[in-house]
Formats: sequence, structure tokens, C-alpha cells
Amino acid sequence: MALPVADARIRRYRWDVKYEYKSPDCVKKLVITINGQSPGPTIRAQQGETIIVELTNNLLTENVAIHWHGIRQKGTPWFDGTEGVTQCPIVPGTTFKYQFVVDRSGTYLYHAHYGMQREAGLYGSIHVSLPDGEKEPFTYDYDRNIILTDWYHKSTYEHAVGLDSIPFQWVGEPDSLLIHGKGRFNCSKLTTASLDAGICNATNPVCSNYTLTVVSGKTYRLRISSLTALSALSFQIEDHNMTIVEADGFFVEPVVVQNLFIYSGETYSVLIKADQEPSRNYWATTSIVSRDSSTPPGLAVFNYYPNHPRRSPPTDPPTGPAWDDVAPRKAQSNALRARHGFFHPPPPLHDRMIVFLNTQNLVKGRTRWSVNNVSFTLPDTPYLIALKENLTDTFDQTPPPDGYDFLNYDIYKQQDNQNGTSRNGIYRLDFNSTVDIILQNANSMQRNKSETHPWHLHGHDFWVLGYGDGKFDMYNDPKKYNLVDPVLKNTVPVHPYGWTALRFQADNPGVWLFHCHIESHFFMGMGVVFEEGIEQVGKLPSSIMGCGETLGRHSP
Ligand SMILES: O=C1O[C@H]([C@@H](O)CO)C(O)=C1O
Repeated sequence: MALPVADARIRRYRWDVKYEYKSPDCVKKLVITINGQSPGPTIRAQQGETIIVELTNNLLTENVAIHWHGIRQKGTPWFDGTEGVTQCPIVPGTTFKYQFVVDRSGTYLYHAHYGMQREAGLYGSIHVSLPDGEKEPFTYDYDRNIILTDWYHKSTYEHAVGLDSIPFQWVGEPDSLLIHGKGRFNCSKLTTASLDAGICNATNPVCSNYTLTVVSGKTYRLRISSLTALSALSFQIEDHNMTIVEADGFFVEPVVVQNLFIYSGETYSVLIKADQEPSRNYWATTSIVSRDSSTPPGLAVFNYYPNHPRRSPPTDPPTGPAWDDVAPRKAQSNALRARHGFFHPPPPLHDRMIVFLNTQNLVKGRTRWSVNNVSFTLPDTPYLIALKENLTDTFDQTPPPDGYDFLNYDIYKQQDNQNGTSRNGIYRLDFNSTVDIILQNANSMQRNKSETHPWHLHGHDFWVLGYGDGKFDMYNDPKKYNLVDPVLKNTVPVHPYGWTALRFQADNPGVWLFHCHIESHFFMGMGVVFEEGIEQVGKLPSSIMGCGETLGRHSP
């Protein structure tokens, strides 16, 4: 008997989420795994299919929630997985069922969205293939996938407590860079006591370099994503060029690069031809840019079959670009264009423009990040539930400001008054309106320092209309927007002392977080929330309830 059609279009996963001791970079540490793995299993589906993930929280003493990064959750805003925004956390010992449609092909991610759990290893990839009969506008022989991360030996708790302490204790630079969950920490940097305890074991085979095996003459589509906690990265493969063809799920005009700059939350596909001398292996490396970091590069082996995958390349690993050379990073941002034949042109005009000044502030003595001097805090009751069930006393009803003091604020200076406030108000957007967002970077609380922030929007893609230096000029800069072939993305950097202009349509009923994807920066308040079309949101599943004011107010 043939299966009912509906069943054939469903992909089911059962995930056991727990802490396990692992040694991703040779140093033994508690890692959050899914079915024993970090990175977790790749979700593979075809456009239009339904994904069901039944997740059991076996973390014993910790809540969890999983965000499906890049999936818009049309019709299922309650399954966006953003704790405090779209759902209550999943408590230990319980099973939560996520169910949503992957409505567009491309490369996406999933990761924890509770506390700072992402950096403990709870993440993976989602690959959505095109519908039958449709083809990518490029060809390749094999499809491969790597996720780049940075890695700390301290626990997420130590980080969170330090960030929330007075005096502030910054998380510092990562201990290692991982390529698809693998790295090699230099054990001689640890004290003998930790070596004796077997904490760092460089001969442990689980912490060998990641290997990417290729056959000479073949072309590889390499899907490269970053889910770093902090770092902006450059990725390069010795002696091999890469052609960028996809960014955040959309096809782009091919751009040939020697190194790919990638920010936390971004996904790319690059084409690589194995066209070098095949009798040896080559290094693939990641290195930190945009911060003056002491973290050594992450290494992987680009292995030409049939050379032994563990055979070290005969050369020194490529070092990558200088961390403070911003020009090539801006050049890559500006070079990306929507692929011809795959344009989704933006609406020519906007209905509302919101300027987000990114600053570091002090709030009641704590170091925080803010948008227009408001540092974000999550309410006890998730916004989606609060709005749908009219629990309006659960968060600040005054919306945060649409801009800052353009005339008087000097973005190049440390501010005389560094104080800001913490609030949990939200931006309410008119349904179907076209919204322009200007991310305006500024000096941090340290002199002559402006950081790079990768901003990620939930529930939408946005057109990237342009990037610029200095203070955004509301009258002249919009004249330079690319309204012809801007890329659609869900994550975008704002470069130091610069601005980035985005446009999106508020056409997805729900409540959506927009935040810096640096895990500690969001923890420190660098985010905002948008509501649109709440009245069109269907009945909320009772599984997302169970915290704050939702307790006892909702019938199952
Ligand atoms: O949020 C941050 O705090 C530190 C620094 O600004 C203060 O120590 C840093 O580099 C960040 O990105």
C-alpha cells in the first residue's frame, strides 16, 4: 500500500540533548550533544517538507530551547525556539515537539537559544534542497558541510556570571577555533596539574584535525557556516580559490575570493575545484579578524585522496589577513549581489525607518550593550504569549526609540555619560509595512574602539541596501542604496564606525527577535523585538506555555 502523501513530506527526528564529557580540542570539557554529537545531526529536507523534531531535554539541571536559524516559521511563529520571545523554556526531563515547514531551499542552521548554551556545542545545520525539477545555477560534483566555531574551556555559567558581575569580567578571547567541532589546543599551555589529570591529551585521536577529503579534478560545494560565540573569522584553503555562490540561503552572483570573511550566524556556499598538485595535502584554516586575538588559527586538512588524511601538509598553514585590516572585509560585504535570474527586488520605498545606534553602556554599574541607549532584557512571560493572551502587564508598553540624537551624538567618541537603561519594550510594526533599519555603529566604552557586530533577524530575510562609513546621513546615503540587485540575508555585519542599511517587509505574523549574534553581546542586552500582525497569529500550542504569567491562565 502506498504511503499517504502527507507522510512522505514529513521528516521526523528524535533528539536526546545532554551534557557529556568530550575533548573537542584535546581538553576535556562538558559539551552539550544531540544524540551524542556536537555538531548535532544535519537536518536534510526538500523545500516544502515538514520537519518534526522531538527533543528530550536530558540536561538534568538546565532548561533548553532550539532556534531554527534562517527558517522563517511562516504560520508557526511559536516554533521559532527563542526562549522568552516565542516560547517558555523546555524544562529538564521533558520532550518538546517542534514542527515547521522548510519553505525555501538553502543552507541554514539550528542552535540553542537559551542562556549562552550555543557556545557549549548545541548547534547543527539544516540543508534544504530545491523542489524536483529545479536546479541550482551552478554545478558541482560533491556537497560538503562545515560549521566554524570558537571554543572556550570555561563553562557558559562562568561566562554568564562574569558578564553580569560588578566589576565586569569579560569572557576574553577563545581558547581554540574549531572546524566542524574539532580543534587542537596546545597542551603545553596548560599547567602540569591539568595534564596529570588527563584534561589535555594531544594524542587523543578524537581531537585530531578535521579532514576534508577531495578527489583531484572534482568540484566541491562547501557549505561554510559560522556559529562562533564571539569571533569574526577568515576561512582559507591553502593555494585554492573559492567562488561564493550562496549566502544565507540565497544564490549570489559568483565572487572569487582567496579567503572568506564570515560572521557568526552567516552561511555561505563556495565552490572549490581540487585543481592543485594532488600528491600532497593542504591546510584549511580559520583565523580571527576584527579583534586583536591571541587565539591560534583553527586547522583542518584539505586531503587529496589517496594521501593519508592525517599526513600534515609540507607547508606552514596560511596565516590569514591582518585582524585590523577592515577594507577587505568591507569589500566582500559590498561585492555580494543577488544572482541574476533569482532577483527578489525590494519595494522601492519604505513606510518606516528605524535607526539603531549600537553602544556599550553602563546600566546600574553593569557593562551592557544597548540600542538607542536601551539595553534589552527578556521578560518572564514570552512576548508571543503575552500579546496573544493580552497579558500586557508582563512587559513595558512604551516602545523603545526609533532613533538617537543624530545632531549631537559623536559616534567616534567615548561618551561623557555612559549610562543607559535596561528595558523590555518592543517595536510594533504595521502589518505588511516596509521597514528600513539602519544599524549605526559607534565607539564602545573604550577609547578608539568600535567592534564588528553581526545582526540576525528572526522570521524574515532582509535586503542589504548598503554599507557606509561614519554617521548615516539620512538625506544623502539612501540615494546610494542598491535597489537593483541587493542580496537577501538574515545576518549582516555592521562594520566598525560604520552603518548598514536593511529593508524588510513586516509580513510574517508573530514576534521576532533581532539581535547581535555574538552570544555574550546578546546576553548583555544587544537586541530588540519586533511584533507584526499579532492578530493574525493562530491558536498557540499549549506546549510553549508554562512560565511567567502563562501559568494557570491557559487551558491545554
Ligand atoms: O562586550 C565586550 O566587553 C569587552 C570590552 O569592551 C570590555 O572589557 C569586549 O571586548 C567586548 O566585546
